[in-house]
Amino acid sequence: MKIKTARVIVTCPGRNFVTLKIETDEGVYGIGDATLNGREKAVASYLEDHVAPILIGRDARRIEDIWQFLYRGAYWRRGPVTMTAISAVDTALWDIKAKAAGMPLYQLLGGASRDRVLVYGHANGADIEATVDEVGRYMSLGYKAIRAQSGIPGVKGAYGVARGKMYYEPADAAAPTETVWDTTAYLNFAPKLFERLREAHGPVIELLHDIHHRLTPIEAARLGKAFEPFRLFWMEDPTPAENQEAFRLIRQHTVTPIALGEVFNSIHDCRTLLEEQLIDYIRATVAHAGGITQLRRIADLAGLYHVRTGCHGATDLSPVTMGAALHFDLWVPNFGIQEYMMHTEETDAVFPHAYSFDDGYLHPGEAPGHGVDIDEKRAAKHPYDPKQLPVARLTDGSMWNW
Ligand SMILES: O=C(O)C(=O)C[C@H](O)[C@H](O)CO
Ligand SMILES: [Mg+2]
Repeated sequence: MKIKTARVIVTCPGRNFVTLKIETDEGVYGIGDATLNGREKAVASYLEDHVAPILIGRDARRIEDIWQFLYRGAYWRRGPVTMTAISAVDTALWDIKAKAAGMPLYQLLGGASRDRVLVYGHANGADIEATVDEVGRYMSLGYKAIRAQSGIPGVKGAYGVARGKMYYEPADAAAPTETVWDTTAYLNFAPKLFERLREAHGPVIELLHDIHHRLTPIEAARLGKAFEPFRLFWMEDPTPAENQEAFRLIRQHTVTPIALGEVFNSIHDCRTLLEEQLIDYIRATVAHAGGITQLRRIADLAGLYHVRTGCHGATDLSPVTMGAALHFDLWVPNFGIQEYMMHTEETDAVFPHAYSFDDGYLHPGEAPGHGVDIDEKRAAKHPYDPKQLPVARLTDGSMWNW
């Protein structure tokens, strides 16, 4: 089975997506998500100019060999652009192999380890009471786990708060929107949000929170301790993770579970974190961490240290990633939870898919492959629209972490 074509499709049904479509000489094709929010064209060019030409004629069945060929052959290993490109190729090849075998991808990986995939939704509001109400609405939709993010008095553009009831879309302008961050205001505010959420919704609902890289390790330790009476399912990205050892400090002070890794693109980004059990959930994804092939390696290493998966699933990861991730989630033995930010109807029309939501869980469906396709005619109607992610500055104007 030879690779005949490898095409990059850029589309913007409300937000930008980059998709790789690999067609074989046996008529079977597969697709992979190559979207890197705010840097989409870099990956599109990496694929079109440097990868697609050297894929043509290769055996589509040799997934591992092609992974190694692209990873080692790049010489300049790792990084979000390289690994998103490799992820897209890998995902497309797994899609092809499962279709050729006439089975859903999860069966090819080893079959189902569970009946359905627990997901968490995103509730947010302009203030505490609006967020409490939104969590209640998500509970009424059947969600068993809900991320809560709120506007913070005195903080312009607090992370995770949608403008109006629209889907939360942070990449909102061609040049980065400047937001302001005030750690003291946040540290005083966040515990009050979860105290109120527990008071309003009780002790059972799983509550998650994304700190989004905003704190120093000792501040994260303080907040983790303050969260303990409210039993969070996890606090996410408490501090930037280039320095994996920094999490030893947080771990010493709090039992609030930690989730990390949506920005990781290699097993080396999380090796110390996993081997020293410095985190509880690894958020690496199919789209950015080397596809199914490397994500399996990361999950297997994590499993040795009681760390569970919690794959990233924001709306800037296309339905292709959601579909492939759900097959992975159904199979992986040390599954934790899957993030699920619903895409818009406009996006779903471009990416018809087999996965479905029911009562707080998703299932990937039984279609051969990962069960997601791209409607090229519809995709062509939505031209690329340059957008960048925001930046954050402290109140004194210093650049900070968005
Ligand atoms: O979904 C999450 O947990 C995020 O942190 C969303 C990110 O801000 C988003 O994917 C960046 O493009
Ligand atoms: Mg996050």
